[in-house]
Amino acid sequence: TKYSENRKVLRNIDNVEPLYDIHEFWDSQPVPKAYEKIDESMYDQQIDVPKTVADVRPEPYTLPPGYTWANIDIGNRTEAQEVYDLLTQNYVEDDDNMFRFDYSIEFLQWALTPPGFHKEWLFGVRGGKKNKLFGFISGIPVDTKIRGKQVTMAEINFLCVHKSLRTKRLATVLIKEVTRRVNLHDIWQAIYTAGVLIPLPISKTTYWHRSLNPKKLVEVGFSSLPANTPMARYVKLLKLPGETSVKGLREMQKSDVKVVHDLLNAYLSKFEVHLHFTEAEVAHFLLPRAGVVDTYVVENPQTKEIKDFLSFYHLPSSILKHEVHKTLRVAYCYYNVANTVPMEELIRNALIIAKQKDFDVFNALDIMENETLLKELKFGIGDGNLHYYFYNWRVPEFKPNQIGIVLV
Ligand SMILES: CCCCCCCCCCCCCC(=O)SCCNC(=O)CCNC(=O)[C@H](O)C(C)(C)COP(=O)(O)OP(=O)(O)OC[C@H]1O[C@@H](n2cnc3c(N)ncnc32)[C@H](O)[C@@H]1OP(=O)(O)O
Ligand SMILES: CNCCCN(C)c1ncc(F)c(N2CC(C(=O)NCc3cnc4ccccn34)C2)n1
Repeated sequence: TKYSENRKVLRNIDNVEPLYDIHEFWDSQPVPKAYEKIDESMYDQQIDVPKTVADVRPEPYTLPPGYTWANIDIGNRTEAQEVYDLLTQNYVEDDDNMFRFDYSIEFLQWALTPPGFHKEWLFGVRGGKKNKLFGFISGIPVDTKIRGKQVTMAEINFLCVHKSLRTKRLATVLIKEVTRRVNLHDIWQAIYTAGVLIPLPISKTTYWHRSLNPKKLVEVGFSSLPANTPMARYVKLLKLPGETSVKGLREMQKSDVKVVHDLLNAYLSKFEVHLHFTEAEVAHFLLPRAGVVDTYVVENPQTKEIKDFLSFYHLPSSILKHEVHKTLRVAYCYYNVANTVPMEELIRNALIIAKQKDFDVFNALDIMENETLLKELKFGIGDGNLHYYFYNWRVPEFKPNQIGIVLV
């Protein structure tokens, strides 16, 4: 393509560093190029030439000899265990290899079986004598709203290649195969996030952390004691009330689905980029599940009306190099709507509940309205970024507070 020709030109100027990072795979994909001229008239439309399902390659992509494609029935405990085993040993680690995400089986089953999910969008690569799972990638259908335009997409997540098979371009084959399987459903766009910088983020967001168990966080190296601050003082600084302060706060239940659905969609429509949820999706993603997701509504004691809710999901991390502590218990800020309660008080109550449930730290991105309350609630900025991406859809870069989507 002309892009790869351009790139060769960029690269062929002798002993001059290419102006832009070379991406053998991504420069061949319908994503914006780092070097292309911004043309506003090109926004809010797809990048690729329009294609139909008839144009899609009917057979799966070719794998290296000895490897085969395998659909994963994540609802089947044995197969979910195989995905868990692959991820718990080979999924995302921090830059210092001190922690690794430890998504539970129940969490994976929750995240990957929303209403209307497609079984063939959950698959991996098997190989070896025991037909072991060496790679995985997932897609679920989402209804995205971008600057007022509705675009049906696939939300891609949990891309993982076993450490023993890295840098063999297997990831690119997994990505092309999930693209093919999504295209067969006449869907041509996707949304995904990654800590790595590849062409081309639609937004660059930042991690923040609120310590709940500062002593453990310092012991395991997640946090460091601020200068001239003894541990006792640090603990005192971060102490939270033992009880919540919002009157009428209670766990969400089935009968709340309709009102939470209306509150969530109304609130999210404030953001340039957000998802539209059906009632069934709200029931699936927000009804409390032990060890997976917690949602609390605020029921006005007088009127019995519900106008606010908070939620967070559970994603522990394995602590890789500590003889005593093996798991970091982490709560992640999910969707929160505050109409009658100040957002700051609502999230403070989320922190109090998380502490009551023995979480060690509460993580949040600076998306939606979060940045307005991170400092006041004593969050510390993290050292990582989470970049949001669209596949095959061009938009201007958004500020984090224009993003209304949380990917787990
Ligand atoms: C219409 C529907 C479309 C559906 C698809 C939409 C796109 C979905 C895209 C995926 C969304 C995933 C969302 C999440 O799950 S983000 C979490 C990703 N998973 C991990 O970080 C777990 C630990 N790491 C690994 O398992 C491996 O290192 C992975 C599998 C990540 C790469 O394996 P490996 O290290 O063995 O590399 P390779 O030699 O096979 O391939 C190298 C190529 O891969 C590009 N690469 C590396 N990391 C990522 C990444 N996180 N997103 C996109 N691309 C990535 C890289 O730039 C290079 O391309 P280029 O720079 O040469 O061009
Ligand atoms: C779709 N996929 C991304 C999911 C969203 N995600 C994972 C996420 N949303 C908000 C965050 F604020 C956040 N984090 C703060 C960072 C952090 O805690 N860094 C230290 C650390 C502890 N454990 C690990 C494991 C791997 C990497 C870094 N680790 C990661 N992550």
